[in-house]
Amino acid sequence: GSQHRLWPEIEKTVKQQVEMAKLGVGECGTGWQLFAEDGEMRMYRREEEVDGMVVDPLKAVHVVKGITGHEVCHYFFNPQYRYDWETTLEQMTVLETISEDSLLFLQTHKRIWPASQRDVVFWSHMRKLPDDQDQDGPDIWTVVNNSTEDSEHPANAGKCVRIYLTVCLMCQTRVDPPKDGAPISRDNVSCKITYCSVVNPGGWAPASVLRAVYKREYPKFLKRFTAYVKNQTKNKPLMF
Ligand SMILES: CCCc1ccc(-c2ccc(S(=O)(=O)CCO)cc2)cc1[C@H]1C[C@H]1c1ccccn1
Repeated sequence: GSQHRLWPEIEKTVKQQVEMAKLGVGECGTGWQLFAEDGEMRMYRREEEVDGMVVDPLKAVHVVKGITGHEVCHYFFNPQYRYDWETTLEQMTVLETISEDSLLFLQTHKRIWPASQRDVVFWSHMRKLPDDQDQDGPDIWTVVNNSTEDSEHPANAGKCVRIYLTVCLMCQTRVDPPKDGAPISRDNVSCKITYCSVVNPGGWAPASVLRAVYKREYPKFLKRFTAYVKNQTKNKPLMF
């Protein structure tokens, strides 16, 4: 709830991340380079290093027919589905239920040779927001994941190198109602997904290895995740 110690940080970070997700990549000179394309999916990155470590910000935009923003966020946020779509996940633990729309996670990811194995502690918050660019359109749904400390799980205490990340999944639903006034079906909806992530690998890992991993894993992740949502929702009523 709003009294939780993390609540102020959650509020601030969600607003900040949604505003950044809304910024296009089109503005020339913003340094975004297109590195992967697949149908409607476009993936961009900026090459950035912090203390000699690759932290390349990533921004992906994808348009998927037949699903809504609420559904995309529902399957991204809820832990019970994560092992179905997150292929690099080795272990996931919910450390704390902050509120019904905010969870604290510990995750260990599969080791990427030759780098050491990584783990991450992050809060995850799901929220519906009015779409200020389309007042009478459907709301925006978002999930923001942001690294945080947890006294029970100090960084680098075990075999894993602790990574730090900020992730924003922002979803804008589009409804094209049928001409004949029939009820809205999945054929009349689509979702514009903006996925932004910055991952600090926490400890040294070869830049070439990390960039190759991101180039391979991010397109695979977004394609697999959105296909998963389509498959999970195809015979279910629409969730707006
Ligand atoms: C050295 C860094 C290793 C590494 C640590 C962490 C992550 C990672 C963690 C969380 C999230 S998420 O979007 O919050 C979904 C919840 O799991 C995405 C990515 C990715 C990689 C690397 C393994 C690569 C990768 C990249 C993209 C997607 C999946 N995996």
